This record gives sequence, C-alpha cells and structure tokens, in this order.
Amino acid sequence: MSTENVDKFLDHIEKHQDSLVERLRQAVAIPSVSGDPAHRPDVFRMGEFLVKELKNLGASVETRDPGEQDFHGTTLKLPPVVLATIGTDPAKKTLLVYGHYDVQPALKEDGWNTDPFTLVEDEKNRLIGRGSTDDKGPILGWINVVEAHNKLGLELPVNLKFCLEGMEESGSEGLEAIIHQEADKYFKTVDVVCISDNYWLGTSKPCLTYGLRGVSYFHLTVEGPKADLHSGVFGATIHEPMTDLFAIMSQLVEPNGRLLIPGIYDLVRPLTDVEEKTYENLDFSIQDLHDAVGNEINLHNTVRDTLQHRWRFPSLSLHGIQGAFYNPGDKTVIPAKVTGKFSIRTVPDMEIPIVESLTAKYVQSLFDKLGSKNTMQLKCTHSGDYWLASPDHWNYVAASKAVKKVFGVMPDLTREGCSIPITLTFQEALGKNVLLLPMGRGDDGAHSINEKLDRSNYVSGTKLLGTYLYEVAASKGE
Ligand SMILES: C[C@H](N)C(=O)N[C@@H](Cc1c[nH]cn1)C(=O)O
Ligand SMILES: [Zn+2]
Ligand SMILES: [Zn+2]
Repeated sequence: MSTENVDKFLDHIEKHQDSLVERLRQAVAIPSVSGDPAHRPDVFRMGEFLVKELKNLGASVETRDPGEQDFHGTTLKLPPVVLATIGTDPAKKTLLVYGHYDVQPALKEDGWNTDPFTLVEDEKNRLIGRGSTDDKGPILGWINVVEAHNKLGLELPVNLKFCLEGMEESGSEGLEAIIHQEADKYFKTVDVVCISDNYWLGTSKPCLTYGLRGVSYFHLTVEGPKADLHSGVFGATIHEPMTDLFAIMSQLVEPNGRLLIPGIYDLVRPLTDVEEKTYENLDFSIQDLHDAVGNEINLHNTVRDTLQHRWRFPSLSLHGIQGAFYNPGDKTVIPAKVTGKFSIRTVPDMEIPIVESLTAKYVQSLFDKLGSKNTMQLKCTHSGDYWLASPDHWNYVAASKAVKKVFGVMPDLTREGCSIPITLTFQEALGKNVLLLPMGRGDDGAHSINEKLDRSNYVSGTKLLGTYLYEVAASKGE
C-alpha cells in the first residue's frame, strides 16, 4: 500500500476541511424530503446536485428511472437512482458505495433551534441541519475523497461505483428491481459493498456494523361518519372512530416495550452463547443512552439488555394519527376518519409475510371484539428485511485497519436497530459482502430535531472512507 499517498490524502483533508463543510452546507440547503409530495421537486434537485458534483470530478454518471409511486391516490414520479463510475481498471478491485440523498421531514416548529435546512456550526463544532448525518454527510464524504485525489493528482487505489437513491426514507421504492436488473450489468464487476448510513454506538469510538433490523410500516384506518361531528350532539350516540383506533393501538405494545401480537416472539431466533459474547466490552454505557435521549427514561438497566432490545429483539413504535385534531386550543370535534401509524422493527428470523399476517389477524380480532359499526382497514405501506453479514470477511478486516490508522483504535463490531432495506438486496443480488461503515455518533439525532454531525466526525469520517479504499486495494481477499 502507498502509505505516502494515504498520508498526502489525510493531510489534504485536514487542511481543506472548510471546503468540505461548504459542500455539506449546499446539500443541506436542498430540502429533499422524500415523504412529502410538496418536496418531491427538491428530491430531484438533490439528485441533480450529486450528478453535477460527480461529473465535475470526472465520474461517468448514469441515472435510472424507478418509475412512479402511488402516494395515497396521487401518482408521483420517483427520483432517479444515480449510478456513477470512477475507474474501470481490471487490475484494481471495485468497491460499490451506496447512500441516500433524501431526508426525513423537518419543520422549525417541531422544536428545532435553527432552520433545519440551513447548516449551522455551533460552539461545539457540531454541524446542525437535516441530513447532516443521515445521509448527506456520509455521501459527501465519498465525494470529498474523490475530489482530494483529483486535486492531489493521485489515482484512486480502487475502482469506485456509486449507487445513490432518493427514496430510502420512504421504503426505497423501485430500487430493488433496478439492482436485480443491473446485477449482471452495471454492478457486474463489484467486489464488495460499503454503506455509510448508520451511527457509532456511543460518541467516541468508531464501529463497523454487520447487522440491521428490518421494518414493516402500517397504516390502520378507522372510518365512520360521513364528516367530522359535534361531540356535544353526537358523543355517546355513535361509534367514534378515534375511540376504536385508540382501543386497538393501545393493545399493540406494552409500555415496557413488549409486543402483544400473539406468536410474534416465536419467530425470533434463539440467543446462543456465542452471540451473548458479542454484547461484551463495547464502548457504550447507560449514560450514553441517557445523553442521546436527553433524559433518564431507559427501560433496561444493563448495556446487554439495552443492546439486545435494539439489535436482536423486535420493537413496535406508535408514530402518529392522521386526521386527528392536533392544533392548540380545544376543538370539540369527533373526527370522521383517522389513520394510526405504527411500525415493527423485525429481526432474524421474522419473515415479512408472517409478520404482516400475524399483525393483520390480531388487529382484526381486536376490532371484532369492539363490536363497532365503523369500518377498519390495515395496510402495510412499506417493509424491508433484516440483514446480517459476516464480520470475518476481508472487507471488514480492511475497514478495521483503516479505523486503526485514522483513529488509533480498533473498532467495535456492532449491529444496528435501524433499517436500510436495500442492504440485503445488495448482498443477495450481487452475492457480495456488505459492510456498514458509519460516520456519525450515536447522539446525532437522526430523524429527530437538531440533527447534527460533528465537524470532527465529518472530517475524520472522510479520512476513514479514503483510507479504507487503500486497505481494500491492499487486501489479499478475492
Ligand atoms: C439507518 C438509516 N439511516 C435510516 O434512517 N433508515 C430508516 C429507513 C426507513 C424505513 N422506513 C422509513 N425509513 C429507518 O431505519 O427508519
Ligand atoms: Zn434515516
Ligand atoms: Zn439513512
């Protein structure tokens, strides 16, 4: 391996960090919220931004059109999948990089201290803005690596292929089909895959991640009167949709986190002694959890139990109710139609169709018991499988060496409670090892208010991605 080139690269990134931050500022300014139809043009704009950046760096860029989406009766065009190639040298390994350029919704009135789409650096050098850590910072990290090599006149040690999508936060619609179609074409030469779209466990030690939970998202709709009604006139004389909905929603999960769907825990893979050991000696404490959450509201008192419930047991979260009165003030309304939203994070060996059918059967039985004359409908709006990889693969060894070089420590090996539905598709469709190499910290507040990426994580993370390329190139793995 050319340590001279690595050192030049590391030095360049350190010295040019302000221009890296400027690139992130431009990306955060594009509110590419995939879940909000009003922002769909912005998601396209973000895709164009990346195409331009990549073309400027000499990449050969193509896009694929995933088609259209039915968004609650409205047809929306799906944003393009950006495919970019840098280098086609058959003597070099080829690394596929995946990331997403869409973000979660964010409104100042949700409780942000600053405008979510204006990147702000605070006194602790935290870069605050929607998408800073999830996933614009990490995507730009790869672009920063390429730019640094161009500026230094250095060849990249591997061939790079990018696959960047704009729908990850909304179920990755259309991407799976594209990966299967392109497996023997665009992706044919790929040796290994790297995704930077999750987080360190705590706030100080890097990690490599070899597992993700799956997710199945549900809409539960209860409908009764033709229109919203006056509660003084109609209360206690009709079946109220919201009362029915609450009755069902309150029986999905216990306040202690235990799912109430019969048979769901029978699907969960039993814990082995070998797996038990993976929860030892990790850089994580209950204090880290308190800090990330901002309060001492932990369900479990040990790190082991906390991480097992994050990584290897399912969870069910209630997200919101569409159609309900939520403004300030005291409106005495009976909403005519309400949709409760909840999701289940799935783990080995919970298969999606079984989870869906157990959930549907249970929800129907709860509704039947109410004896309500309203109508009820349960819809699974998107789902993605859990994923596990082998952390013994040379791809992980290469990443460990890169972590050691950049941070001076060996990384923790972790699993993740979140989901990146397309990860398993890459592993299965390409038959290649996938590595998750996170850039941000466990307290970054992804999906929350005041999402941030520490400047040091952005800069060191960029250094890590670049150094990892050299370790992949130097690896003896086939
Ligand atoms: C881990 C990744 N950065 C992420 O945030 N994934 C989302 C994926 C998703 C699924 N439905 C909606 N978004 C997540 O885990 O929630
Ligand atoms: Zn996300
Ligand atoms: Zn993400």
